[in-house]
Amino acid sequence: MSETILSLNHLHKQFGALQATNDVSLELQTGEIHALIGPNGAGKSTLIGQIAGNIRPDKGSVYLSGTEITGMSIAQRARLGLGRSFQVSSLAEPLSVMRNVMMGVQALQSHSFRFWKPVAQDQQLLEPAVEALERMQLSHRAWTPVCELSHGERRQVEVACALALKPRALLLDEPMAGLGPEGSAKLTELLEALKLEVPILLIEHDMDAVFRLADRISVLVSGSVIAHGDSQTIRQDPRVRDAYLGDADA
Ligand SMILES: Nc1ncnc2c1ncn2[C@@H]1O[C@H](COP(=O)(O)OP(=O)(O)OP(=O)(O)O)[C@@H](O)[C@H]1O
Repeated sequence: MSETILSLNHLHKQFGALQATNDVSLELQTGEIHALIGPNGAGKSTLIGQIAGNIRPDKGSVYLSGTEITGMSIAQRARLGLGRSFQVSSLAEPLSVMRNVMMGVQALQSHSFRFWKPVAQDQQLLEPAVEALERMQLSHRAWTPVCELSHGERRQVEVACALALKPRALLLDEPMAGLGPEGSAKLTELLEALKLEVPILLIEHDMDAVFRLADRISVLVSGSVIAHGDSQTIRQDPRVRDAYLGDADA
Protein backbone atom coordinates (compact mmCIF):
# COMPACT_ATOMS: atom_id res chain seq x y z
CA MET A 1 0.00 0.00 0.00
CA SER A 2 1.32 3.44 -0.84
CA GLU A 3 2.25 5.85 1.91
CA THR A 4 2.51 9.64 1.86
CA ILE A 5 6.16 10.66 2.14
CA LEU A 6 5.96 14.37 1.49
CA SER A 7 2.97 16.58 1.97
CA LEU A 8 2.54 20.29 1.29
CA ASN A 9 -0.43 21.87 2.99
CA HIS A 10 -1.87 25.21 1.91
CA LEU A 11 1.47 26.90 1.19
CA HIS A 12 1.43 30.64 0.57
CA LYS A 13 4.36 32.87 -0.37
CA GLN A 14 4.18 36.51 -1.36
CA PHE A 15 6.97 38.70 -2.75
CA GLY A 16 5.74 42.29 -2.33
CA ALA A 17 2.40 42.40 -4.17
CA LEU A 18 3.13 39.18 -6.09
CA GLN A 19 1.50 35.98 -4.85
CA ALA A 20 4.21 33.53 -5.96
CA THR A 21 2.62 30.52 -4.17
CA ASN A 22 -1.12 30.63 -3.64
CA ASP A 23 -2.58 27.95 -1.36
CA VAL A 24 -0.66 25.02 -2.83
CA SER A 25 -1.29 21.55 -1.42
CA LEU A 26 0.12 18.37 -2.88
CA GLU A 27 1.45 14.99 -1.86
CA LEU A 28 4.22 12.64 -2.90
CA GLN A 29 3.65 8.95 -2.24
CA THR A 30 5.90 5.91 -2.17
CA GLY A 31 6.60 4.39 -5.58
CA GLU A 32 5.62 7.42 -7.62
CA ILE A 33 6.96 10.27 -9.66
CA HIS A 34 4.85 13.37 -9.17
CA ALA A 35 5.66 16.01 -11.78
CA LEU A 36 5.18 19.71 -11.22
CA ILE A 37 4.88 21.62 -14.47
CA GLY A 38 4.02 25.18 -15.38
CA PRO A 39 5.11 28.09 -17.57
CA ASN A 40 8.08 30.32 -16.70
CA GLY A 41 7.35 32.36 -13.60
CA ALA A 42 4.55 30.03 -12.44
CA GLY A 43 6.21 29.62 -9.05
CA LYS A 44 7.86 26.20 -9.35
CA SER A 45 11.24 27.27 -7.95
CA THR A 46 9.53 29.21 -5.16
CA LEU A 47 7.63 26.07 -4.21
CA ILE A 48 10.76 23.90 -4.34
CA GLY A 49 12.50 26.48 -2.14
CA GLN A 50 9.78 26.11 0.47
CA ILE A 51 10.13 22.33 0.45
CA ALA A 52 13.94 22.37 0.53
CA GLY A 53 14.10 25.08 3.20
CA ASN A 54 15.71 28.08 1.51
CA ILE A 55 12.38 29.96 1.32
CA ARG A 56 10.11 30.30 4.35
CA PRO A 57 6.38 30.12 3.53
CA ASP A 58 4.12 32.90 4.82
CA LYS A 59 1.48 30.30 5.66
CA GLY A 60 1.06 26.56 5.41
CA SER A 61 3.14 23.52 6.33
CA VAL A 62 5.42 20.86 4.90
CA TYR A 63 5.66 17.32 6.30
CA LEU A 64 8.24 14.64 5.51
CA SER A 65 7.20 11.12 6.55
CA GLY A 66 4.80 12.56 9.11
CA THR A 67 7.31 15.00 10.67
CA GLU A 68 6.70 18.71 10.24
CA ILE A 69 9.74 20.28 8.60
CA THR A 70 8.33 23.75 7.82
CA GLY A 71 10.64 25.53 10.27
CA MET A 72 13.69 23.31 9.80
CA SER A 73 16.99 24.32 8.21
CA ILE A 74 18.11 22.93 4.84
CA ALA A 75 20.62 20.64 6.60
CA GLN A 76 18.05 19.32 9.08
CA ARG A 77 15.69 18.48 6.22
CA ALA A 78 18.48 16.72 4.35
CA ARG A 79 19.34 14.68 7.46
CA LEU A 80 15.70 13.69 7.79
CA GLY A 81 15.80 12.33 4.26
CA LEU A 82 14.97 15.09 1.82
CA GLY A 83 17.29 14.71 -1.17
CA ARG A 84 17.55 17.19 -4.00
CA SER A 85 19.36 18.08 -7.16
CA PHE A 86 19.83 21.61 -8.41
CA GLN A 87 19.14 23.48 -11.65
CA VAL A 88 22.75 24.66 -11.60
CA SER A 89 25.47 22.06 -11.13
CA SER A 90 27.49 22.21 -7.93
CA LEU A 91 29.98 19.48 -8.83
CA ALA A 92 33.73 19.97 -8.30
CA GLU A 93 35.04 19.67 -11.87
CA PRO A 94 38.64 18.55 -11.29
CA LEU A 95 37.71 15.84 -8.78
CA SER A 96 36.60 12.31 -9.63
CA VAL A 97 32.98 11.28 -9.76
CA MET A 98 33.49 9.14 -6.63
CA ARG A 99 35.05 11.98 -4.64
CA ASN A 100 32.22 14.30 -5.55
CA VAL A 101 29.62 11.84 -4.30
CA MET A 102 31.64 11.07 -1.15
CA MET A 103 32.03 14.75 -0.35
CA GLY A 104 28.28 15.14 -0.48
CA VAL A 105 27.88 12.37 2.09
CA GLN A 106 30.65 13.85 4.23
CA ALA A 107 29.10 17.31 4.19
CA LEU A 108 25.86 15.92 5.55
CA GLN A 109 27.48 13.74 8.20
CA SER A 110 29.70 16.74 9.11
CA HIS A 111 31.90 14.72 11.46
CA SER A 112 34.79 17.10 11.90
CA PHE A 113 37.13 14.33 13.10
CA ARG A 114 37.08 13.02 9.54
CA PHE A 115 38.68 16.07 8.02
CA TRP A 116 42.23 14.86 8.65
CA LYS A 117 41.55 11.58 6.82
CA PRO A 118 41.80 11.31 3.05
CA VAL A 119 38.19 11.10 1.94
CA ALA A 120 38.84 8.10 -0.31
CA GLN A 121 39.90 5.94 2.68
CA ASP A 122 36.71 6.37 4.61
CA GLN A 123 34.51 3.30 4.21
CA GLN A 124 31.49 5.06 5.66
CA LEU A 125 31.66 7.52 2.80
CA LEU A 126 32.77 5.05 0.15
CA GLU A 127 30.01 2.48 0.56
CA PRO A 128 27.01 4.75 -0.03
CA ALA A 129 28.86 6.43 -2.91
CA VAL A 130 29.65 3.10 -4.61
CA GLU A 131 26.03 2.01 -4.21
CA ALA A 132 24.62 5.29 -5.57
CA LEU A 133 26.93 5.18 -8.58
CA GLU A 134 25.85 1.61 -9.32
CA ARG A 135 22.21 2.66 -9.23
CA MET A 136 22.92 5.47 -11.68
CA GLN A 137 24.95 3.10 -13.90
CA LEU A 138 28.12 5.12 -13.43
CA SER A 139 30.45 2.59 -11.77
CA HIS A 140 32.68 2.54 -14.86
CA ARG A 141 33.20 6.31 -14.51
CA ALA A 142 33.82 6.32 -10.74
CA TRP A 143 37.43 7.54 -10.89
CA THR A 144 37.03 9.81 -13.92
CA PRO A 145 37.31 13.56 -13.25
CA VAL A 146 33.91 15.26 -13.59
CA CYS A 147 35.36 17.64 -16.21
CA GLU A 148 35.70 14.67 -18.61
CA LEU A 149 32.06 13.63 -18.36
CA SER A 150 29.31 14.33 -20.84
CA HIS A 151 26.51 16.66 -19.82
CA GLY A 152 24.19 13.67 -19.35
CA GLU A 153 26.68 11.83 -17.14
CA ARG A 154 27.06 14.93 -14.95
CA ARG A 155 23.31 14.91 -14.42
CA GLN A 156 23.54 11.26 -13.40
CA VAL A 157 26.31 12.17 -10.90
CA GLU A 158 24.12 14.92 -9.44
CA VAL A 159 21.32 12.42 -8.86
CA ALA A 160 23.88 9.96 -7.42
CA CYS A 161 25.03 12.65 -4.94
CA ALA A 162 21.46 12.98 -3.70
CA LEU A 163 20.95 9.21 -3.64
CA ALA A 164 24.08 8.51 -1.60
CA LEU A 165 22.39 10.28 1.31
CA LYS A 166 19.71 7.57 1.22
CA PRO A 167 16.81 9.98 0.92
CA ARG A 168 13.16 9.19 1.65
CA ALA A 169 12.11 11.61 -1.10
CA LEU A 170 13.94 13.25 -4.00
CA LEU A 171 13.32 16.73 -5.44
CA LEU A 172 14.68 16.97 -8.95
CA ASP A 173 14.72 20.46 -10.45
CA GLU A 174 14.84 20.29 -14.26
CA PRO A 175 17.16 17.27 -14.50
CA MET A 176 16.67 17.07 -18.29
CA ALA A 177 17.68 20.70 -18.93
CA GLY A 178 20.30 20.94 -21.66
CA LEU A 179 20.33 17.20 -22.38
CA GLY A 180 20.05 15.96 -25.95
CA PRO A 181 17.59 13.19 -26.87
CA GLU A 182 20.08 10.46 -25.93
CA GLY A 183 20.95 11.90 -22.50
CA SER A 184 17.30 12.58 -21.80
CA ALA A 185 16.28 9.02 -22.74
CA LYS A 186 19.00 7.56 -20.51
CA LEU A 187 18.05 9.67 -17.50
CA THR A 188 14.37 8.93 -18.07
CA GLU A 189 15.12 5.20 -17.97
CA LEU A 190 17.17 5.56 -14.76
CA LEU A 191 14.52 7.65 -13.00
CA GLU A 192 11.80 5.19 -14.00
CA ALA A 193 13.71 2.43 -12.17
CA LEU A 194 14.61 4.67 -9.25
CA LYS A 195 11.08 5.71 -8.31
CA LEU A 196 10.37 2.26 -6.89
CA GLU A 197 13.05 2.88 -4.26
CA VAL A 198 12.58 6.57 -3.66
CA PRO A 199 9.62 8.71 -4.70
CA ILE A 200 10.46 11.73 -6.84
CA LEU A 201 8.96 15.20 -7.07
CA LEU A 202 10.02 16.24 -10.56
CA ILE A 203 10.07 19.80 -11.89
CA GLU A 204 10.59 19.52 -15.61
CA HIS A 205 9.96 21.39 -18.86
CA ASP A 206 10.67 18.38 -21.11
CA MET A 207 7.10 17.25 -21.67
CA ASP A 208 8.06 13.96 -23.34
CA ALA A 209 9.96 13.00 -20.20
CA VAL A 210 7.12 14.23 -17.95
CA PHE A 211 4.43 12.31 -19.81
CA ARG A 212 6.55 9.17 -19.85
CA LEU A 213 7.65 9.31 -16.22
CA ALA A 214 4.94 10.93 -14.15
CA ASP A 215 2.32 8.92 -12.33
CA ARG A 216 0.68 12.20 -11.39
CA ILE A 217 1.08 15.74 -12.65
CA SER A 218 0.25 19.02 -10.94
CA VAL A 219 0.06 22.11 -13.13
CA LEU A 220 1.08 25.37 -11.53
CA VAL A 221 0.02 28.67 -13.09
CA SER A 222 0.50 32.07 -11.39
CA GLY A 223 1.25 30.36 -8.08
CA SER A 224 -1.86 28.13 -8.00
CA VAL A 225 -2.38 24.48 -8.92
CA ILE A 226 -4.91 24.70 -11.77
CA ALA A 227 -5.03 20.98 -12.58
CA HIS A 228 -3.95 17.69 -11.11
CA GLY A 229 -4.12 14.15 -12.50
CA ASP A 230 -2.44 11.46 -14.59
CA SER A 231 -0.81 12.18 -17.96
CA GLN A 232 -3.97 11.47 -19.93
CA THR A 233 -6.10 13.78 -17.78
CA ILE A 234 -3.56 16.59 -17.98
CA ARG A 235 -3.07 16.31 -21.76
CA GLN A 236 -6.83 16.62 -22.26
CA ASP A 237 -7.54 19.38 -19.74
CA PRO A 238 -8.55 22.49 -21.73
CA ARG A 239 -7.33 24.82 -18.96
CA VAL A 240 -3.86 23.25 -19.13
CA ARG A 241 -3.82 23.45 -22.93
CA ASP A 242 -4.77 27.12 -22.80
CA ALA A 243 -2.37 28.03 -20.03
CA TYR A 244 0.61 25.91 -20.88
CA LEU A 245 0.70 23.11 -23.40
CA GLY A 246 -0.77 24.76 -26.49
CA ASP A 247 -2.67 22.74 -29.06
CA ALA A 248 0.49 21.43 -30.70
CA ASP A 249 1.48 19.46 -27.60
CA ALA A 250 -1.94 18.16 -26.70
N1 LIG B 1 13.07 36.58 -4.27
C1 LIG B 1 12.10 37.06 -5.05
N2 LIG B 1 11.69 38.33 -4.96
C2 LIG B 1 10.72 38.80 -5.74
N3 LIG B 1 10.06 38.09 -6.67
C3 LIG B 1 10.43 36.81 -6.83
C4 LIG B 1 11.47 36.22 -6.04
N4 LIG B 1 11.62 34.93 -6.43
C5 LIG B 1 10.72 34.72 -7.41
N5 LIG B 1 10.01 35.84 -7.65
C6 LIG B 1 8.92 35.98 -8.60
O1 LIG B 1 7.96 34.96 -8.29
C7 LIG B 1 7.39 34.42 -9.48
C8 LIG B 1 7.62 32.93 -9.51
O2 LIG B 1 8.99 32.71 -9.77
P1 LIG B 1 9.63 31.24 -9.83
O3 LIG B 1 11.09 31.41 -10.08
O4 LIG B 1 9.24 30.50 -8.62
O5 LIG B 1 8.92 30.64 -11.11
P2 LIG B 1 9.28 29.31 -11.92
O6 LIG B 1 7.99 28.63 -12.22
O7 LIG B 1 10.31 28.53 -11.19
O8 LIG B 1 9.91 29.89 -13.26
P3 LIG B 1 11.00 29.22 -14.24
O9 LIG B 1 10.33 28.07 -14.92
O10 LIG B 1 11.30 30.35 -15.18
O11 LIG B 1 12.20 28.81 -13.41
C9 LIG B 1 8.03 35.18 -10.65
O12 LIG B 1 7.17 36.22 -11.03
C10 LIG B 1 9.32 35.72 -10.06
O13 LIG B 1 9.72 36.90 -10.71
